[in-house]
Amino acid sequence: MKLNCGKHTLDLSRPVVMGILNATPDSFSDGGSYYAGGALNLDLVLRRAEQMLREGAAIIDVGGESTRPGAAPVSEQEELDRVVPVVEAISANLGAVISVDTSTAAVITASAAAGAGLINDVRALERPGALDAAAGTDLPVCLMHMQGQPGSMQQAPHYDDVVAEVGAYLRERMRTCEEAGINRARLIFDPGFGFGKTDEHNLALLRHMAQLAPADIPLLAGLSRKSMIGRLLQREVDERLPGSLALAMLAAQRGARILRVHDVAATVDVLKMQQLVDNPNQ
Ligand SMILES: Cn1c(SCC(=O)Nc2ccccc2)nc2c(=O)[nH]c(N)nc21
Repeated sequence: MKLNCGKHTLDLSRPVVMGILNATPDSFSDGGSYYAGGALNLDLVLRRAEQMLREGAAIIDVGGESTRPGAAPVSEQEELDRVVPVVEAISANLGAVISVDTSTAAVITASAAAGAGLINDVRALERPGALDAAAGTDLPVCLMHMQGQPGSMQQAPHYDDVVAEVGAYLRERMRTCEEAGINRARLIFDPGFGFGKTDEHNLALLRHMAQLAPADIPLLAGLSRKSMIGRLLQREVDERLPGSLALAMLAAQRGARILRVHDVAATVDVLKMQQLVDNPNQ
């Protein structure tokens, strides 16, 4: 299973790690803020990206719009100003697959031109123009399921059958992508843990994740440090490493090929052990 990510090829025959680089001023989740003094500090960004690559990340995920419940909406220009310089700097200085976490058509187009190798859209290309913008880039696209909108999605999530409904949504988005000229070989499916789901929904999706995607479509799982770990283990965001590592391994055992995480080195070690035990001959 290989993905053509611009000038890089991503080999997904084994699970890989996507390191999170938060280019938003409120990077509460990964601690590192790159906005010392109000302006984006590209030197800090590059150092963090370099560290994650050294630790074994195969992909660096760059996002400029926080999806935290209650986060202020970001203008298109603001998102461009946050994301494009970071993509350019990493692309020019470090050889890595850069995924751009955006739902905005202009950011998709500009990021691809700046060297991004993967489009990571938590809204599965539903925003106006996003589908055509993605089609025009030739890049792989991660389609993630979200029920509702970030501001209200966690108020009362409800499904009759969460696994069936999430799977059906992703397959419907795949059909739409194919009709827009995005070949299914460019697609990644993602259940969207924590995006309009209760803990029971999240656990059911993890248990049955393999059912969500056809065999030829890789799965991405984003579980790292998320609130479900906080609630289930009663842990603050900076005490969620054990829970995050456990879920990363469980997700890899259930078919996830890309793990989106804050703690790259630890997750790389966990996945190496999982591969040695579960796939001895590879
Ligand atoms: C951009 N993005 C996000 S941001 C949410 C987050 O990390 N929250 C969070 C992080 C740390 C603590 C609490 C919450 N989650 C996903 C995901 O699950 N899949 C894909 N594809 N992209 C994603």
